[in-house]
Amino acid sequence: MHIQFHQTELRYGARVALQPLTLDLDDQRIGVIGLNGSGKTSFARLLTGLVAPTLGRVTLDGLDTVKDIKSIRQKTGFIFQNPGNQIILPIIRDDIALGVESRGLPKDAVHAAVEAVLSRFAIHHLAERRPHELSGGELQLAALAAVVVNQPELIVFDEPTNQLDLKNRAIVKAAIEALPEQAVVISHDLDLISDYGRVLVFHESRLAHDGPGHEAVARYRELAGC
Ligand SMILES: Nc1ncnc2c1ncn2[C@@H]1O[C@H](COP(=O)(O)OP(=O)(O)OP(=O)(O)O)[C@@H](O)[C@H]1O
Repeated sequence: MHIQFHQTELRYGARVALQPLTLDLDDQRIGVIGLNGSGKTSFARLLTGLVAPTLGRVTLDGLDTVKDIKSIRQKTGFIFQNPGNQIILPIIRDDIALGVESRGLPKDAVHAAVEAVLSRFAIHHLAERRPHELSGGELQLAALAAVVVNQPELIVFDEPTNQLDLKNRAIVKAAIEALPEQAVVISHDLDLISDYGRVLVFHESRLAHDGPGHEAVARYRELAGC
């Protein structure tokens, strides 16, 4: 999707979470890095219409994230920092089916869509399990399946490898790389985004750098002083 920020600002009361930002993005993979509190999550929430800008606007393929929120919700998916919290139903298969069912599809079509997504992420063995029985990496994949089944055009990940061991990081990294969908990935895991062609560096609520991954990581290290 063609993502545009038009002099977009976000404030929480007197606190500025994002200084006015004008930006055009249509890359398939977009990384977002920066220190804690630099504005990354605010950027992602604006992008998907989870919060409304206090000034300016955000558009995705020309759709306004406030005025056209219904279409924006259909076209975007968000994987939150703690994916366990976004799995609502007790059994993984039912949770994945929930989004498709809400589109009013017949039972057979729902079943086929769920099976397809379980195969796509190689998580058939998790289908009958409960979220608390899953590891962090498995939870990420289950949450991703529940988002992808709704056929979003853009998926936003908020720190998808947070608290994962090296093996699970590699699994989640590969799953994101293989997505045909456009993805915006917020991460403190620099290895995850360093190969991306486009990485945004936020610093003190401003966009401090916009460029290829390796260059962005170097700028981030400079800003962090390490
Ligand atoms: N709901 C809120 N109410 C008030 N201030 C907020 C709220 N959410 C974020 N902020 C503030 O906005 C600024 C940017 O926060 P944001 O969550 O976007 O940062 P971040 O880069 O995602 O941080 P982290 O890496 O710690 O997740 C911070 O100063 C933060 O304290």
